[in-house]
Amino acid sequence: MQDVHMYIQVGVLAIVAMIGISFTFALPKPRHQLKAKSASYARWFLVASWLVVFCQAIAHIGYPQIGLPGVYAAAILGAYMQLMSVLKRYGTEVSQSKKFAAALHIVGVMVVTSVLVATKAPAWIAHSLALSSVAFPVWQALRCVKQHFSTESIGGHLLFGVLSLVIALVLFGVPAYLTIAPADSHYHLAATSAFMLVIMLIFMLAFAVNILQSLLLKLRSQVHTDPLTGAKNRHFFYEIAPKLSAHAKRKHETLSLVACDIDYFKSINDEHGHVIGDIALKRFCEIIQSQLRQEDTLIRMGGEEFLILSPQYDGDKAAQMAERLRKTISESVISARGVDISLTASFGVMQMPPGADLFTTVKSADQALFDAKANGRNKVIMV
Ligand SMILES: Nc1nc2c(ncn2[C@@H]2O[C@H](COP(=O)(O)OP(=O)(O)OP(=O)(O)O)[C@@H](O)[C@H]2O)c(=O)[nH]1
Repeated sequence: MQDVHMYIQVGVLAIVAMIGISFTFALPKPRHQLKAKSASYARWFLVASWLVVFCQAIAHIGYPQIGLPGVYAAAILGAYMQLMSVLKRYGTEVSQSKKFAAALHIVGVMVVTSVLVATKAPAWIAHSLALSSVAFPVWQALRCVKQHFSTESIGGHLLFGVLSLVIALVLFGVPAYLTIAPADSHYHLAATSAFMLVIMLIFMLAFAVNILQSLLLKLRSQVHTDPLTGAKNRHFFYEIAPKLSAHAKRKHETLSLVACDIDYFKSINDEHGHVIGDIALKRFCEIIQSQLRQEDTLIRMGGEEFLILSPQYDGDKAAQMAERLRKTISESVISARGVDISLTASFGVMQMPPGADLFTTVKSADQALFDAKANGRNKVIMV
């Protein structure tokens, strides 16, 4: 009967590992070469986790001198695979000497534990050696995740939580179990299976969430960015505007808007063609970006029409900034495929009135821009 339980446990863990491996193939593959390797190490982690249970079963059927060193070696191998998966996830290169040191670590523990089992040394010596050996790579993985925490990375926090849980289980949970559990090896196999099942499931979950979340962040950034100029786009404005209005109202913060439009851009296209027009647009944005503060945001609202969000600037300061931009643009010569182009731009400036929202402020800034155009272009007009 006990053998049936054993086969069921080894079989169930094999199925979970296979499902996990298929799952990693279904996840989107990152384009970054190093990051793409993360999934293969996650697969090896699942295989090593299953090997832990398999070797425990070998010990259980009467071959502890092979089974137990196998359990320890597979557990350390699993921990290193987890570390490699995390390192690759964040695009970290691992040197050959480090890989060699890890292999030496695994083989060393296997040899020492084989001797300890063969000489019938007290079990706690082999356990302590194996558990601290497993904890080391997991702790390294934890440090790597922590280094890459970003404010929006829920996936990173989840991975950090999972690795912390693994360390806690390895350093406290397993020793506590070994202290109180009866020596009967049947319990050890059941406990090992349950432990490895939990670790495999939570690691797979954290791995998937981490990959999907970074993909989502990348997609969001792409949706909000104009591919030609690299400036933010109208989608970004519609998303940020209500938040920014509410924030400015709540905190009574000053915020100014500068609407900007290139003068007679149609004639550039007509004269030199759209490709040169595109290069001119791109270069125009680079010149503007180089003059802005880090807290300012350049948004391409469409065509050759832009908006600059300037937090903490009142109307006067924003108008001074717009004047600097106007001057720099009019003095720059843009070279595109052997053609030298001179541009000018018109600007409308408006400070957001207290309690107002961004959409109405944009309308007023646009009206000021319209006046600048009507008054001869290459001008800054403040409302
Ligand atoms: N090359 C290129 N041209 C664009 C792009 N988006 C809009 N345009 C062109 O920008 C021009 C805008 O023309 P108008 O709206 O008449 O404005 P304008 O010629 O700049 O004149 P004013 O704004 O009145 O000074 C059109 O010819 C559009 O085809 C783009 O992404 N690339």
